Amino acid sequence: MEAAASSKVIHHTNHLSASRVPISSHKPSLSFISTKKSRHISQNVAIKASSKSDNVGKTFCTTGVWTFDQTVSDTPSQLTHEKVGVVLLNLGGPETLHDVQPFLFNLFADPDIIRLPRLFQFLQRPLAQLISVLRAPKSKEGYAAIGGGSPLRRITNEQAQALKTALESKKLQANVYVAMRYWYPFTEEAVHQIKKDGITKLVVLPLYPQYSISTSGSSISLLQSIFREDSYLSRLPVSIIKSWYQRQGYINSMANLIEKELQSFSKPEEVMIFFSAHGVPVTYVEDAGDPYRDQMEECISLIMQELKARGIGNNHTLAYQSRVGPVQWLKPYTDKVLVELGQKGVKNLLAVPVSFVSEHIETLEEIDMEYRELALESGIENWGRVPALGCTSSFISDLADAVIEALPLATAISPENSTKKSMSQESDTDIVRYVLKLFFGSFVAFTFLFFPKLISTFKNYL
Ligand SMILES: C=CC1=C(C)c2cc3[nH]c(cc4nc(cc5[nH]c(cc1n2)c(C)c5CCC(=O)O)C(CCC(=O)O)=C4C)c(C)c3C=C
Ligand SMILES: [Fe+2]
Repeated sequence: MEAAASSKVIHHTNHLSASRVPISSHKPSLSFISTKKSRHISQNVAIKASSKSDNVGKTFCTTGVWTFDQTVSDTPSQLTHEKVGVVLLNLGGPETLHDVQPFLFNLFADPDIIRLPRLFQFLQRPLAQLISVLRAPKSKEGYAAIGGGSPLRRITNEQAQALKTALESKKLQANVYVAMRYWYPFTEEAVHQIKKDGITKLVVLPLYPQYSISTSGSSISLLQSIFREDSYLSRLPVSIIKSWYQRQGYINSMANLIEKELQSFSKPEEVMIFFSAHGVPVTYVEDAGDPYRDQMEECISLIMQELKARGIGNNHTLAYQSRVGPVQWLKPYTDKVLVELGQKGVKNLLAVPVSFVSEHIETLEEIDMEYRELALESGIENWGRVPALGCTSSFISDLADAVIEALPLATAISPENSTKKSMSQESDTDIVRYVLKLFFGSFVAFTFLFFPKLISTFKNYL
């Protein structure tokens, strides 16, 4: 855990270092599936299998990450002796323009964001430094346009408070923690507080409806590595909600927002509903088995079914935004589709951000400013945008239900297997690293210039 914390750029003074607390009496009761590859593959299999059945209203729990003892069945009233915690996983965002470059460094230093070939992983941090410095001016412009920083910390704190209140109204007392991946409050700080508070059951809830290796996957991996290293945390019963895009409460809440926003057009039935999702590089889906695109398509189809059931039969389309650099990201691209729709004579368009549940730079700057302007220039006359869910009460209430449903499935990580495995992996990695550094260390610049795959990975983030 300390290693994870120290590998980040930390500016503020409010970062807490981890401290050890007494080992709890929980018995380890499950197996832990440790390799990254198997995690991604089994996630994909789980999604594919369940999408055949009626999965509306259910939540995908931790298939392939932590396994559960499915026979346990606590209800809120049986949990009075427990100290329940819920940890909300989110991305984090720079709070001032000064934070932008170190925030970008943390993002690009994440091996789930820049996926270097194994041989080149020792270049992760130098590359992150280089890319973050080069990208910072462009990112700063975006953050300056939305008031000088990201609203993510404030909104996530509000969601945490709203979730706590919703859980209380459903008779579950719980502490709700915010764990950001790339900025304050960092995951390590949340974990420190969870230990300090003596939490005895934990639900992990990523604030991304759909699972991607680059978002929920990355945050969950970090939590796993912290928990594995710690005798208390590795015995703590934990339940992870990996994705929840198919829950009926979420689908209804999205449909409510769309239905309401359609009324602001003079001819609501003529409006094109334009879902705009954050993209990922296409290799994530096609090579690494990221279920993100499948989940996104299923999510859109469920929202449209719900609207249809309400008598709303508008045309709709899905496109992907926010690509970085020239490599292929998921298609079609939002900017291209907007231009095409304008050329085809679409006059009324309602943009629906669908991969994230709070306002952030990509809704406030990219959609509301850049895409709006592009759409109007392309012939679209009436533009609208659905707000992010934020603290919408039906949505928060559904998240509370998801937590309550996940709680009985909580079970501890088995530290033994995973620790042994990671230790032997580590010593292999050390030898490989040593040899690599010895032979290639002084030729980094040469290597960088002459390996095309590395160059394309690098270009991807500028
Ligand atoms: C589902 C949501 C998201 C996915 C998938 C995702 C993948 C992804 N993102 C980058 C690079 C950047 N993302 C940045 C900001 C950012 N990303 C998300 C969400 C997803 N990212 C959010 C909510 C935010 C904004 C946070 C905020 O401050 O409001 C940035 C920084 C901004 C910028 O410079 O554009 C970068 C860079 C990659 C490479 C990636 C998949 C591999
Ligand atoms: Fe992003």
